[in-house]
Amino acid sequence: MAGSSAQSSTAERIGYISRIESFSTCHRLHSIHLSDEENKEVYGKCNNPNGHGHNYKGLNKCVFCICFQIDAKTGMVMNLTDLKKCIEEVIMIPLDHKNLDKDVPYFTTVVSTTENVAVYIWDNMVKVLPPGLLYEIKIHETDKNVVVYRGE
Ligand SMILES: Nc1nc2c(c(=O)[nH]1)N=C([C@H](O)[C@H](O)COP(=O)(O)OP(=O)(O)OP(=O)(O)O)CN2
Ligand SMILES: [Zn+2]
Repeated sequence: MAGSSAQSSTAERIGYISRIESFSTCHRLHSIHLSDEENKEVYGKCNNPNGHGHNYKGLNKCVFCICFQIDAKTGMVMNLTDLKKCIEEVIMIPLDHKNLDKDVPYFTTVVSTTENVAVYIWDNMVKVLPPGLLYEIKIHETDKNVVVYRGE
């Protein structure tokens, strides 16, 4: 019967929890590995020398998804309040209301596509979370453009 015997325990169950944060950034898509002409060709309007912004309508949403065993005593995969603190320190302070290319040293040599922002967020979040907990970083750069990175 569902919910009986070993199935009723949370001890061996894996849960997925997520927290969504929004951050505002501006950037310019421009690769140091391409010529100016090639950059214009590849990135079009997003190569505008003075950059462009994201998130002025609540976009640039980032979903932080954590996956782990549900603790039998606390009933939690991880305390979302602790996750909130990690996100604030590691992601919001360095990125929110920043020019990615000028304010974040990582993007001096790495083009600030959403794929690379997802990698940056992943690499910094894994440093502060217990090993194996981070499952997925999903960024909604605009209403229509969504990037997922799972550390592969
Ligand atoms: N693979 C990627 N392609 C593009 C990225 C990216 O990060 N990875 N980024 C951009 C631009 O920075 C920007 O996100 C594009 O904005 P925009 O064209 O305004 O976005 P939409 O397609 O959602 O807007 P429309 O309303 O459809 O015009 C480009 N490519
Ligand atoms: Zn952009």
